[in-house]
Amino acid sequence: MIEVNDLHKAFGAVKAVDGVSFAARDGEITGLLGPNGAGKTTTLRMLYTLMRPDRGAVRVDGIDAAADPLAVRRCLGVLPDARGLYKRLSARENIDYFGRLQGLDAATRRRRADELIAALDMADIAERRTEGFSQGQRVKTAIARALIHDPRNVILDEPTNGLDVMATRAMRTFMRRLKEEGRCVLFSSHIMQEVGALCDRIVVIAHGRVVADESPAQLLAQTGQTSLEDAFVQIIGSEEGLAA
Ligand SMILES: Nc1ncnc2c1ncn2[C@@H]1O[C@H](COP(=O)(O)OP(=O)(O)OP(=O)(O)O)[C@@H](O)[C@H]1O
Repeated sequence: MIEVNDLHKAFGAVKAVDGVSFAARDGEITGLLGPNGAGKTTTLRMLYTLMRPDRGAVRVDGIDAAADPLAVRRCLGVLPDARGLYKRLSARENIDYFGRLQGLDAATRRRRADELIAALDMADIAERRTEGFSQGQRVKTAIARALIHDPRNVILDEPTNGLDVMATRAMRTFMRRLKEEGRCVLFSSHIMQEVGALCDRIVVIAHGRVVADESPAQLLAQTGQTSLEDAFVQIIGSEEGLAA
C-alpha cells in the first residue's frame, strides 16, 4: 500500500506538486491521471525516493520514505519515465543485473527472470543486446527488471507511452495480472480511456493538486456525465493537454 500525505515540490517559482494526498491500495490498480505538466512524474519521483519532497510524507507498506528510503525501495518495483537500459547487455542480463543489485541469489534471479520473460512474452528478445530495441521491447525489459525482486508495490510512469495497440493490450493484461496477485499497482497516464479501462480508482491531478479521487463509476455519477472523457474534461476544467 502506498500512502501520500500533503506532498509539495516547487522548482523555483513553479509549484509542480502543491499538496497532493491519496492512497493506492493492495489488490487494486490506481491511476494517476492529469494533463501534461500536471505534476504526475514529480509525484511519482517523490514516491520512489528519487526526489525529496519540500513538505509532506510518503509511506509504503507503513514505512516512512524519508526515515528509511532503502526499505521503501526494497518493496517497490518502478518503471521510471526514463527507461535507461544498458545497451551492451542483453535483455536477460539487464534483468539479472537488477536482481544482483537487490541481493538475490543466482537461482532466484534465474527463476524470476524466466517467470517475467514468459509473463511479458519476451522470450524471442531475451538473449538479444538491448541496443536497437523498439520502444515496446524496451518497456518490457524495463518492467521485467523492475519486478525481479517480486515487489508488493509497483509504480509505472506512463507504461504504454509509445506502444502500439497490441503492445498496449498486452501491457494492460499484465497490469491486471499484477493486481490479481494482490499487488498495489499505481500508474500515471494522460490517456483517459486507458485509466477508465484499467483502474479501480482514479486520482485526477491538475496544476499539482488532486481534483478528484474516485472509482470510474463514482466519477461519472459525481459529474453527471455519461463518458469518462467528458467527466475528466469537466473536472479539469479544460481539454488542454489531455490526449483522446
Ligand atoms: N527538474 C525540474 N526542474 C524544473 N521544473 C520541473 C522539473 N521537473 C518538473 N518540472 C516542472 O514541474 C511541472 C510538473 O511536471 P511533471 O513532469 O511532474 O508533470 P507530468 O504531469 O508528469 O507531465 P507530462 O504528462 O507532460 O509528463 C511542470 O511545469 C514541469 O515543467
